[in-house]
Amino acid sequence: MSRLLQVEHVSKIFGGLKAVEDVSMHVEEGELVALIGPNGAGKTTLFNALTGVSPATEGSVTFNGVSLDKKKPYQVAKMGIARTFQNIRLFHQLSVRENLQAAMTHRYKEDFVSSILRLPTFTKKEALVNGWTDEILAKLDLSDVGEMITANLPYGTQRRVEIARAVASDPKLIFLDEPAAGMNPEETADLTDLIRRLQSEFGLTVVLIEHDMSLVMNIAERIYVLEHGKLIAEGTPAEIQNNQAVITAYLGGGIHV
Ligand SMILES: Nc1ncnc2c1ncn2[C@@H]1O[C@H](COP(=O)(O)OP(=O)(O)OP(=O)(O)O)[C@@H](O)[C@H]1O
Repeated sequence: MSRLLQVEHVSKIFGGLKAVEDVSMHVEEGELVALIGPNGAGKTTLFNALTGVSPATEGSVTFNGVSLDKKKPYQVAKMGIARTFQNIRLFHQLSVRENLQAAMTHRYKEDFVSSILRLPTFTKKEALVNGWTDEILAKLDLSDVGEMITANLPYGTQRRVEIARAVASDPKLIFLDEPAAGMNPEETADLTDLIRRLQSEFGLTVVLIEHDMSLVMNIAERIYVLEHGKLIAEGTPAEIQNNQAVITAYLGGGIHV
């Protein structure tokens, strides 16, 4: 394994509030890591700092040996990091296929003239992009809904489309922000399987924020725990479930798996 993500002493301050304080963590290539913590602990703020959405106030982040400091979200995406959001952020009036293709634009060079004139270079590119799209739709069990308008799909399917769109950008690392939020047990079971496949079949490194502890304990290889912006624990699921600081943070009886 080689180190894919290195986070060193990252802090994020909003006015007087230290939402994230002196966090250092790392992710190895191919790992499936979870970031957990009570509401307001700073998890999404940390994701935002790592993906250029809202840069860190202090500290440094290195991805694949390259600094992410001052990188904009589109530059971060181009370097091989994709993410999903807590609230679904799809192009709701576009089809699933179009949503996926919107995420692929940095994988090929746009050429305005050849697209207007539909030159052979353009049609070749179009076939390539359609091929990539069909492959992802099939692998994520979305072929049946590829031509449907995203807004008309059930919630659990929209979440799956969001993950498919992240995969479409051809990342090395994927950040999932509460992927199981609002899902019913059946959808959560399907999602659990899908996240495992992102790692095993797609060869992706996965970092997820999740409140569903049975999902986290089921699939994470390593877990980081944030409380009030600070890391209070790191370890395997078994270690985290028995960590006194974590049990106290999840007040009143600890983590329920
Ligand atoms: N843009 C912002 N401006 C000011 N304060 C913010 C901003 N974003 C987040 N915060 C504050 O930072 C803290 C951490 O919020 P954050 O959303 O990162 O927590 P979280 O662990 O992701 O919570 P949850 O599990 O509820 O999603 C909270 O106190 C929140 O109110």
